[in-house]
This record gives sequence, C-alpha cells and structure tokens, in this order.
Amino acid sequence: MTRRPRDGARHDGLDSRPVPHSPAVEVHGLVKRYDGRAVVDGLDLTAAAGAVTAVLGPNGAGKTTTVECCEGLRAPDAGTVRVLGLDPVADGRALRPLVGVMLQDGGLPTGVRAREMLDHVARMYATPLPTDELAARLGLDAFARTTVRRLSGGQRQRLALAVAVVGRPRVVFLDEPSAGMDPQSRLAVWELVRELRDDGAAVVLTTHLMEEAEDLADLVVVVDHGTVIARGSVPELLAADVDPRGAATLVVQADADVDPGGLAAHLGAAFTVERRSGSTLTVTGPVVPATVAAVTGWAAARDVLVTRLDLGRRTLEDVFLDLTGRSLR
Ligand SMILES: Nc1ncnc2c1ncn2[C@@H]1O[C@H](COP(=O)(O)OP(=O)(O)OP(=O)(O)O)[C@@H](O)[C@H]1O
Repeated sequence: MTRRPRDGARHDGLDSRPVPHSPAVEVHGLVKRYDGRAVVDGLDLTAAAGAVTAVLGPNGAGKTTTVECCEGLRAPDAGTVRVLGLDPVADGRALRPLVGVMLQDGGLPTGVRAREMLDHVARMYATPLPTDELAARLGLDAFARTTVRRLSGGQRQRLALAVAVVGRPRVVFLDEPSAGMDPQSRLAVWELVRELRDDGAAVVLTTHLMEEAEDLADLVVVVDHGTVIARGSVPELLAADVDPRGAATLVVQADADVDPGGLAAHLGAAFTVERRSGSTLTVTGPVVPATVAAVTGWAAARDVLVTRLDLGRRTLEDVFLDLTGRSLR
C-alpha cells in the first residue's frame, strides 16, 4: 500500500484531485425517520483522516442507518452529512472513487466468481491495490473460482472487504467487518484496517465486538436510540468510568457454582457481589490485599477452587453495558 502522511493527502503524484480532509466525515443533527419514527435522532459524528472511528451501539440503535446516510444510500430527513466536504447523495459520482463501502450483508452480486469480482472492481480505479497481493492477504485464493452465492458468510465478508478497499479509498465504511469471521481472518482484517489508517484513510466501522473496538479504534462513538451517548478514545472512556470512591472490581471465577449472597455476607457491607455467570462473581468495593485473601479463604472453606482472580481494569464492554443498560433490544 502507498504510504501516505497522516493528514490524508496523497503526495505520490498518482492523484491530484484536491480533497478536503479534516474531518473526513462530518455529520450534524442527522435525523432519519421510518414510518414517522426517528431511528436516527439528531446524531453528530466526525471521523478524521488517518484514524479509525468505531461506532458502537445495541441492535437497532441506528448505526447502519447513519452509515448508509454517509454512504449516500439513504437521504437524511434533517441535518447535514459531509464526506470529504461533499454531500454523499448530491455528489455521489464525485465521491464514488474516493470512498470504500463494505455493507453488512456484503452487498455483492451473487452470480459472479469471487476473484472475477475483485478484478472487475479493481479495473474501475486508476491506481488499484495489486489484487494478487490483496487476495493472498485476505485468503481469497482458496475460493477464487467460487460464485458469491456459494461462499460461506466469512468468505463473503472477506471478499466484500477486499472490494471495499481495492480502490485505495480515502474514506472507508465497514459495517461489522469481521462479523462471522474465524479468528485467523479477523486478525488479517484488523491488520488491513490498521494499514488503511496508517496510509491516511478515514476508517469508520460499526461493530459489536468490543475487543475489535479496543484494538483498532482511535475514537469510539457510542450510539443508542439514534443519538450519540458517549464518545472518546478507549482510554478516555475507561478513565471516565473510574469510580470516584476508588472502588475496584475483582472478577472471581471458581470451579463450581458459588453463592454471591454468602460471599457478600462474608466481605461486609462495603462490597457488592454480583453473579456474572454460574461460577463467576464480581466483587466491587474498596479491594485491598485482605479482600483477596478473604475471597480465596471463603472459597477454600467450601472446598471450591478459585480458578481465576482478575482485579482490574474494567473493559470497554463494562463501560458499554453501563451506558446502554442490560435489557435486550
Ligand atoms: N428500511 C427500513 N424501514 C423501516 N425501518 C427500518 C429500515 N431500516 C432500518 N429500520 C429500523 O431502524 C432502526 C435502526 O436500524 P439500524 O439498522 O440502523 O440499527 P443498527 O444500530 O445498525 O442495528 P444492528 O446492530 O442490529 O445492525 C431499527 O429499529 C430498524 O428496524
């Protein structure tokens, strides 16, 4: 991939189109209604060149609708959307060579063979990525002659990603890029996303994988009920989540089901004990060395082996659940 400075400008002489680039994506007050119901409701979003912006949110929060408005696939009912300074609907033709899109369902024609599809799309661009290299990196060679309709879900995703990035886009929208992928493919996808970012592209991805966001995102935007409820880098979101009383959470996993009420009574009123799953509890409170000893002593007295003790940092998933609640959408 051509190295580009992090400001997103190309200095390789291949492409002299002037492209405004900071921020690459700007969404202000976006509203999108279906049947009179606002599924996106005054949403603001900016995504910078040379950065990965991860949009998180529960099912139905409005992530895909927002991204589809940025891709020019849906017209907003109110608000403004600008991609590289242009209107994705009105300026769709100008944006097409500059923007890569990976839709949630792949969005590829089903009768075409995988490799033919990639080569066909590559031919539409002046300076595509070398398709042999891209196909090898994403493991497309194993199913090069298979039609899209017969690809597995993960294979289809990998092809859709290759198609989205083959034109060296300056802005890439990836809707759940690694959904349904095996761990090997996921690592390959993450590596590719990092390179796109380092080459100066603005990468906007939606994901339900907190690990993916933690690993890749420079900026995390949490959307719920069609609006942004939190934004920041992962460290910022985790720091904002620190309990001002200095409470910590100790995750206790045992080799048998354990009773949170019993442990809570043992530790005293300063601690909250909750069941995370049958054999895993969380202890929240002013954890000190004696607390850890009390937990393991309590377990030992019941002939229960503590198999994991994790004091620590809360994860992005903890923050996400606190922000969006635990009820199903
Ligand atoms: N074409 C449509 N017509 C009517 N309602 C729609 C349409 N597209 C989406 N919706 C509704 O809009 C809401 C937001 O959908 P959207 O796909 O944007 O959510 P999402 O955050 O991407 O969810 P998920 O995580 O499940 O992909 C949902 O309630 C969905 O049912």
